[in-house]
Amino acid sequence: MTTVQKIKEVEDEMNRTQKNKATSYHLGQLKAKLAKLRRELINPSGGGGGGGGPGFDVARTGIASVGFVGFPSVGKSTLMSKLTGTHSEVSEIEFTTLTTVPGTVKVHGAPIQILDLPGIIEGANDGRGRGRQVIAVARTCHLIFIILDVLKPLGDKKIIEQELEGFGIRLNKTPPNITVRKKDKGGVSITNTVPLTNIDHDEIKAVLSEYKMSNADVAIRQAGATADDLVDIIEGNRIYIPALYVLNKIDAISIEELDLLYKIPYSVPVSSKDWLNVDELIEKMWETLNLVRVYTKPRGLAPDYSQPVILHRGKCTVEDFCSSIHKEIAKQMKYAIVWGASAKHARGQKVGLDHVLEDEDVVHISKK
Ligand SMILES: Nc1nc2c(ncn2[C@@H]2O[C@H](COP(=O)(O)OP(=O)(O)OP(=O)(O)O)[C@@H](O)[C@H]2O)c(=O)[nH]1
Ligand SMILES: [K+]
Ligand SMILES: [Mg+2]
Repeated sequence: MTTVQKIKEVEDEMNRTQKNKATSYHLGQLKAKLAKLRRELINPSGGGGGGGGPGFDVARTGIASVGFVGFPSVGKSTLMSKLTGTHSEVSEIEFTTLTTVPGTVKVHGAPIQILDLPGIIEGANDGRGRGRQVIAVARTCHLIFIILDVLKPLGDKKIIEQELEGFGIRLNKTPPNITVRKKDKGGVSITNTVPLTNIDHDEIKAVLSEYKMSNADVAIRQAGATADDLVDIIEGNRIYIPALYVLNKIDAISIEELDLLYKIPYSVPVSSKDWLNVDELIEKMWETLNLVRVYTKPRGLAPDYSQPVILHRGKCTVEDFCSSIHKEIAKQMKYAIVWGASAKHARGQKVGLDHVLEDEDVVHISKK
């Protein structure tokens, strides 16, 4: 039996099994089994098939990358071409785009790389079509645009999400607050700082036993944690990426239908063809990328607002700022003066390398 067939078999059994007290051990086992099988698809032992492969993994430029994922002919290339000014073939025929097509769009002074990708179909992460290569590229992006055609069934959204999830991508999620520590003896002990509403001790033990962890301390600090969250922590190779749902072709629907679309979380309705609401999409993209612009102020001169240094939130200390200009600057710095949201006073604050900067701060580096 192939891995794909084995996965199908476990999924069928899960669907047949009702969740209750008597079945939770069994369900826990099945969830762990499924994750282990899926891992074989993400990293095939025979090599090949896992990574982007030739032609798929393009050179990365700019400060962040956005990957376009969706079924064929939803309008990925139309949007990418107009957004970046880079040509990517458009046609009503499915599977027009056959490989990664990169382009760049500048937003608030930051060059953002846009990756137009081939369309994927259901079963993509099991190796159908070029789906695996497409999803492998998506795994490396800072943001995923899931492009949907509003004229197609909304169930398509769920299918695309499942394809990405099956490949270890977690969308608009943070890593579950669960720790699992292996030990030499003493069996399994479970502590929880929140009530266990979606997982019970049997399920936890079943998951651990499936991973041959008979001695371990498990601490659950996440409300609503599930067996899938526990599996994610044990598997460890999950990638947490923000996603926006781009609901394309709104030129072809009524205002009433459009109102309903606005209720979908993380979504932006647009028409790539008629350039409707694309400005809102660009603004949402900017917010979701969570970038920090920092302006440099040389001694005695006004800040240079034309060329911000762009940093990623969570990696935006004065030291990160220095390193992104030149690797020697941090060593030469005596202190920095910061103006803006991260500074305590309007007249500026003297800070060191570990000071965390905010968007649109102005920084002066004073050298030794
Ligand atoms: N009405 C309407 N049609 C659109 C819109 N955007 C794209 N299209 C049409 O949809 C068809 C497919 O567009 P593409 O940009 O090639 O779609 P794609 O997702 O890149 O397709 P593949 O590369 O084959 O996966 C073309 O006929 C486009 O003209 C839109 O906003 N409104
Ligand atoms: K197409
Ligand atoms: Mg295309």
